[in-house]
Amino acid sequence: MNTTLLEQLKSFGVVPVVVLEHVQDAAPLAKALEEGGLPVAEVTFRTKAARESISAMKQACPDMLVGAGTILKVSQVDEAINAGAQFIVTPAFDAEITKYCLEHNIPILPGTSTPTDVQAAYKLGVDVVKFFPAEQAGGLAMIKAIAAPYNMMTFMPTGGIGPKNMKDYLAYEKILCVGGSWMVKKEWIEQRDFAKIAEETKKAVALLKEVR
Ligand SMILES: O=C(O)C(=O)C[C@H](O)[C@H](O)COP(=O)(O)O
Repeated sequence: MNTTLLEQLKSFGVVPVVVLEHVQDAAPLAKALEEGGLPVAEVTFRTKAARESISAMKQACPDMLVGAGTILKVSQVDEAINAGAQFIVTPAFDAEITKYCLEHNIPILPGTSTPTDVQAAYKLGVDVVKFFPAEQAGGLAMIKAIAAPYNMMTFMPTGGIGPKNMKDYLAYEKILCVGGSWMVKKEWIEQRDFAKIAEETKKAVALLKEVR
């Protein structure tokens, strides 16, 4: 992955994983994350609003780093990039999507949860992977065990991470950053409580500063 993006993800430390049902929530959400001190998001392609939400976030906050998550098909890579996404994240390891991104110089964090997945990513020349679902797939202990043979890899664990365990993950040198939805909870988006999102984001940043 290119060094600028790597450095950005490392310096943010936490990547908010966002599910947006309505495009009109995208700009205020981006502003809330920026206000909270985390100008970065992985916008999941779980909803129809994902593509337009990426555009709206980039328009509202041009300096924000916006990636696309839950990419399940090659066609969605183009949709996401055309909308302004700066990186691609997949929940599972998919060789076709990964190859496509590498061939087109599109930064990708492919999903992994086992040594088999990590080996497949390594074979294609990837050195940063998502580890999902992190807590359910063995957590930090599993990542440490995998990182022993795969010591060239860095990880973005996501799934079950929150204020209670984020510092443990971030203290380990092979963790580039963690992903999570705890500061962008569905109900706060539904209630359009963007002040709450900014506040919870600030708390995440404060915790981050205790370890990084
Ligand atoms: O949608 C995807 O592509 C995913 O990989 C799932 C998300 O990364 C997790 O749902 C975030 O996990 P939580 O922080 O536990 O909510």
